[in-house]
Amino acid sequence: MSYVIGIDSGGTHITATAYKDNIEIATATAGPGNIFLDPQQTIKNLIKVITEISEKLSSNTCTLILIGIAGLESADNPQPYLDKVKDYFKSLTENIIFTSDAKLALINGLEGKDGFLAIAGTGSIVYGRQKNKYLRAGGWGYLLDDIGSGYRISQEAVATALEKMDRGENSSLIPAILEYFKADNLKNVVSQYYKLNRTEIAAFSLKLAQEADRQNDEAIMILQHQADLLADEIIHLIKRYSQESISLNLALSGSVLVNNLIIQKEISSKVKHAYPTIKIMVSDRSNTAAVNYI
Ligand SMILES: Nc1ncnc2c1ncn2[C@@H]1O[C@H](COP(=O)(O)OP(=O)(O)OP(=O)(O)O)[C@@H](O)[C@H]1O
Repeated sequence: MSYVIGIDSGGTHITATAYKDNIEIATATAGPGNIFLDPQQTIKNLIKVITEISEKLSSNTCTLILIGIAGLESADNPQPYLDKVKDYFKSLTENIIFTSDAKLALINGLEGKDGFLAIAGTGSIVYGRQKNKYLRAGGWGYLLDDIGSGYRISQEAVATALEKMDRGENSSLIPAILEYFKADNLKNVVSQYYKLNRTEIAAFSLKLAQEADRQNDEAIMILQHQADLLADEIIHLIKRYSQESISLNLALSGSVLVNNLIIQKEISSKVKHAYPTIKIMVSDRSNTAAVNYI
């Protein structure tokens, strides 16, 4: 029996899934897999998940490993690291393909068809594919960009509360912020904030979403603002393609876009206003790119 492995190597975790005839037959997970941020750890985690799957399926033949790695396009000379994985598993299969996590998600979300893809998880990026012309927008990391992402939502929430404090105003976000950052006042939140890493800060976006569910208007406004920014990025990416015969499919992927209905609704209404015929779908399918890969 032969199988393929699809691997989504993301900022917070790696998920590997093995398929036989489109049916999932094994999975394995490991810690972070962003090759730009930590190449050594990424390779270690990739080796762990592939080993786990190949051991589970040891009596079968692996014909393809398709790995989508976060940070691949920004990484400085990632090739030696990728070669290490290829070399390590050369007896398992010679067919190991590396691509960016965005391209992998594009194949997943649009099932190999042309269209657009927005991903927002810890970070964010927008991708387009039309007749093999790939364009991207954003994805320049948390210091420069990542609009609509968990990180930017968290950052805007803390910055808004601090700004209000400076103006002598109160913020309804303070209790949630103090609880998450384990501080007794906003000034102490600042020192905590600089001690945490990007993923830890980004995880506060989930708490903010819970505040929004409790009808906290400030939380709702922050989610809508980040959604508006991401919608603009999507609209501008679509505009960069010649408008004749482009496929107006848009897939929304990544935990923020899959789980947050306020953000989904805001992006859908803004993008549909610009492109009324666009078809928007939410894609929580991960790793099936290996099945759709040709
Ligand atoms: N309902 C929600 N509202 C807001 N943020 C959310 C929600 N659900 C999850 N998140 C945020 O999504 C982020 C994790 O997303 P995901 O699991 O897609 O990340 P990742 O694949 O590790 O990151 P990346 O795709 O950027 O490399 C966390 O920051 C979390 O706080």
